[in-house]
Amino acid sequence: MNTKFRSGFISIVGRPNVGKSTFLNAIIGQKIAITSPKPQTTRNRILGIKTTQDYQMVFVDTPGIHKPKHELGRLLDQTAQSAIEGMDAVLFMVDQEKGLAEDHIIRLFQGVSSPVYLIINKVDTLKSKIEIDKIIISYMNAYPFAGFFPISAIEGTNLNHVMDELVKCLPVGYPLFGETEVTDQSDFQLMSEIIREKVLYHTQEEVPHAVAVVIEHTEMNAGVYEVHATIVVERNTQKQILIGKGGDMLKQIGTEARKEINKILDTKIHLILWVKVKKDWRNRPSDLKSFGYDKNE
Ligand SMILES: Nc1nc2c(ncn2[C@@H]2O[C@H](COP(=O)(O)OP(=O)(O)OP(=O)(O)O)[C@@H](O)[C@H]2O)c(=O)[nH]1
Repeated sequence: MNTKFRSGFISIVGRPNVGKSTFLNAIIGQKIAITSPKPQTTRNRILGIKTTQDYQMVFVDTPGIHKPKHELGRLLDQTAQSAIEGMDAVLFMVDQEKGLAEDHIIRLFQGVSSPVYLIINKVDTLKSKIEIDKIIISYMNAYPFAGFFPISAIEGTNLNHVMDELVKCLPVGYPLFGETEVTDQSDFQLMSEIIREKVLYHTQEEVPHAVAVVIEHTEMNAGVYEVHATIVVERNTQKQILIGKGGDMLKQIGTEARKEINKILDTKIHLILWVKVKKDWRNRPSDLKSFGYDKNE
């Protein structure tokens, strides 16, 4: 082994919708975390693993930090907070559209011994350099960040500079994952997340947040991978919206999810989707557990 090989953990934290998952996918070079224009897309802690000849960087993508209204929301905040401790570096991502430093988030970093970097994302939508300078100054006054990087996760701007800096934070050490591994998610998790992403893109208001996706079972049938999945919602009205007129909406979600799963898993799949109502599941610990949201600690 390269005696100077470095390995370690970097977490990505920030408010919902600032682009954490988009950044992770861009760094890893393939989609491992779903993204959407809706806040609170990410619900589980997801590892993204980047391995080169010289280093292995394990990124921890976290749910956005917000003010929780549900038991699920509380669990998501806890996940983000626990991802700040014990890292080799922390990336605190802000969205240049959202503006200036927020005390309740900055407070999370008090007492954190690892370097925390300020990442200002979405600079592609920026109108003037003065605006970005204003954001940088506001955050740098609020916390002694180890450095700052204006980036565009979508266009790939400045990502190389972030990586160059992060490598310096990693200790010398052995790789922790196989060199071809890019995530710790199982195929079942990936499939359910992709279905949930399509639901997020096609629904509005309360529906996206009320949805969980469960892969019930899979089987090989005449060379085709048959995947049976249930989309769980909280109310009958949400079920009707998801099914759509004459089943149109569910069909659309199913087609888009199938195409993407085919591509990612490189297997021909047949996706069978059901919609089920489970009242108030976001407040029930037993439901959160059975839908896979108990693995965040
Ligand atoms: N213009 C622009 N949009 C971006 C950029 N990065 C992300 N977005 C968009 O911002 C939205 C949110 O991106 P996500 O990656 O899902 O954000 P997130 O921070 O992971 O969100 P949560 O899961 O809610 O915490 C999506 O619509 C992305 O396409 C960027 O660099 N430029």
